[in-house]
Amino acid sequence: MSGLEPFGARLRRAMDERGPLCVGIDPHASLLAEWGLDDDVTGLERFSRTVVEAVADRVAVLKPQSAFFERFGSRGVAVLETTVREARQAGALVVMDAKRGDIGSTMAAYAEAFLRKDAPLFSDALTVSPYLGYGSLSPAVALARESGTGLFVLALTSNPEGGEVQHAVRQDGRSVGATMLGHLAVENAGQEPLGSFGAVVGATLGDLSSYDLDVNGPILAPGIGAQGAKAADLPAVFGAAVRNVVPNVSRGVLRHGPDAVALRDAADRFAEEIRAAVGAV
Ligand SMILES: O=C(O)c1cc(=O)[nH]c(=O)n1[C@@H]1O[C@H](COP(=O)(O)O)[C@@H](O)[C@H]1O
Repeated sequence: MSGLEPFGARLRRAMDERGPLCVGIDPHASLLAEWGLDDDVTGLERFSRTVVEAVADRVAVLKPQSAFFERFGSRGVAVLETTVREARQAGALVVMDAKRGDIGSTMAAYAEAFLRKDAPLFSDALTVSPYLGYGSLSPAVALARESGTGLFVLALTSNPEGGEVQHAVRQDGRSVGATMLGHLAVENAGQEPLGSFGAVVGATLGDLSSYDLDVNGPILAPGIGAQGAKAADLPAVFGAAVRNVVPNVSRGVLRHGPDAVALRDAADRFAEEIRAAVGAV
């Protein structure tokens, strides 16, 4: 299988051209209601298409959250397929937020569902959970290398409950979260201009200077907007790694719908705040 150019290189270029903002497509039932849509497949389709049409031509990354589509069964998944295809056609990279993680042989099937070139849900990258052991992800790492796609590995998540696992300290004195970052640094070693194996690190976590965030890969940073973090926090949280940060905003943008211009303006405002905080792109 001949793959695409590596995800890390494609992402770096998109971030340089468009700025690093990732807009999440999270069709919460409450947002469907706010937009005057029914909580059904028609509402889901309308919501997702509106977001894609409003912002896919201007942001580097769109991140559909699979759960909100799976909620509607196979017809919801069909909408997800269309959403991914149309977002990619409009020039955005798509990170599928499905947070998959399983024993290695099953992980291979999850990877095929999202990262194999001819899969109906083929995406540029996939969020994955390493908490069955980082090594369990190796089939996904292998397929991502082959197909020019990427992974975002949950390292230090934005939710307060994550600490009981991720801050736990191992026998070697390193925390579990730091260990995941270490694995990613090895995965991305020597990759130019940026590796394809990213970390998920919440923008909500405050000072992370005790962690080595220099993984030579992208850092997906959710938490801006609805979870309370601000674009202006990014340099203090991420330090020198901030230039590889892909900040995600979902509800903070989506609550401005259903008007496409208002959605676009909201995305532009976050993009501008990020640019001001992080420096020129
Ligand atoms: O992997 C993620 O995207 C993710 C990781 C994490 O640590 N925290 C987190 O909020 N997310 C996702 O990022 C999005 C955040 O949405 P908002 O809080 O509405 O901006 C949701 O889709 C979450 O599932």
